Amino acid sequence: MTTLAITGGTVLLPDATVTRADVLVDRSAGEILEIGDDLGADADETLDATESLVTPGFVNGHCHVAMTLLRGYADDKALDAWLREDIWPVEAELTADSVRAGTELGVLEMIKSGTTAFADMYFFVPTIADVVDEAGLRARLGHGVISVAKDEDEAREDAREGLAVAEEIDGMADGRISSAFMPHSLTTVDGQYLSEFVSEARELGVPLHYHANETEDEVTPIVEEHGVRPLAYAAEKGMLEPEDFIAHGVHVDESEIGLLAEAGTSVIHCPASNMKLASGMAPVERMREAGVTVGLGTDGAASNNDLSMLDEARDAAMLGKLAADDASAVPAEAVVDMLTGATADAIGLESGRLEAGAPADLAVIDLEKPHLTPAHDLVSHLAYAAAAADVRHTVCDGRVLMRDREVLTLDEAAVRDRAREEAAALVDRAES
Ligand SMILES: N[C@@H](CCSC[C@H]1O[C@@H](n2cnc3c(=O)[nH]cnc32)[C@H](O)[C@@H]1O)C(=O)O
Ligand SMILES: [Zn+2]
Repeated sequence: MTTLAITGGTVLLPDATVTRADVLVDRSAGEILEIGDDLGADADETLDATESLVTPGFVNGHCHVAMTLLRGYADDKALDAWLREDIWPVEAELTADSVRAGTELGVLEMIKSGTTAFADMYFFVPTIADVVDEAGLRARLGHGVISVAKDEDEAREDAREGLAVAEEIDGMADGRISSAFMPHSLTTVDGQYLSEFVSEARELGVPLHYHANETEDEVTPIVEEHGVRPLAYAAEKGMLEPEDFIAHGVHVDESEIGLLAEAGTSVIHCPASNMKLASGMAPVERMREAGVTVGLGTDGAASNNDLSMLDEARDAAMLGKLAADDASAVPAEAVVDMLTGATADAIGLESGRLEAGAPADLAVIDLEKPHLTPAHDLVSHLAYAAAAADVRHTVCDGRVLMRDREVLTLDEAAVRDRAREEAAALVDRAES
């Protein structure tokens, strides 16, 4: 066994209290061995955490990571027009190389902002898995299945690819990679394919992840066609199980919140994307009160426009209060849970908590900053004041991915160069 010690810091514990302690990690098992005093002396590797907060690595519950290539390409539009007029035409020109470049850029940004695990729906998933493996992160990945604008053969082929990918990548990278079956949404995948393929996903034993109730425009056609609310329709299709997690859940009514609570299906709240596309305000406080596990995600960088979970946490708190018309709604402690353990639970990972036996996924935040002074309450600082650039070190599965802001698993300058080149070539292809 070789060990890593994170020494001299203040550690955020699962009960949302903080304590002065060292963290000792078994690097080979990728697990936390102990949290306590003076654990650094015999460690094989040490990370300095003085004047710093050691937190669980942040968990991004919903992303399209390679969309970093489209950051700033099309802004200031509502979801449906944005997807159909701007995003989908460019995505039609994606290649494995462009997805590799966009994913490298995205995971670089994640590591630099303290994220150690994420869930992702996109194209060329084996390529994404490859990058995640090399970069050292943890992820639950899936191929986004769409049937609109496809004939029956193409739609079936897309769904089959979704299943095949889920089977192929599950357990890769020493188990750091897991998978899910990911129909894009309840309106972009026709009901006949949901009926056909959801049961096959169950046989594979993988969870489902899909966009649901993101905009009013997604609710109305389902109510008109099927006579029930979208999540009642999802339940009829067998798509609300405890391991499943939906993205957004903005326009959910009380009956749907009840369905989620009863089924144990989680919701990934994406406040920045919801605000930017003017999709609406998710009833986060009401869902939490009903016992729904609410996690947090950035969505793709083209609708955010960054992948920082600390930004997302602050947005979740702010928007949650506004939505509830109550300043005590979505308090700091809830937001910090959404940043870490709640999202890990939602997407079915063991990380998100610093305790003996847990995965050694953590971030170290530099507190020697004007905007983090004084430190009355570190949970408050994490929810409201800390920013991506305050992250000093990032560790996933016991491996140091970033030390003193230097990313060790990716060549940052080369990743930026490749992303610039691939983004330019992609847009050229789409616009020529
Ligand atoms: N195989 C599918 C790919 C779907 S990947 C997932 C898709 O979700 C899109 N996307 C990104 N953000 C959002 C959002 O907020 N709501 C719905 N879709 C989104 C993204 O651009 C991508 O096209 C196909 O043939 O088109
Ligand atoms: Zn999305």
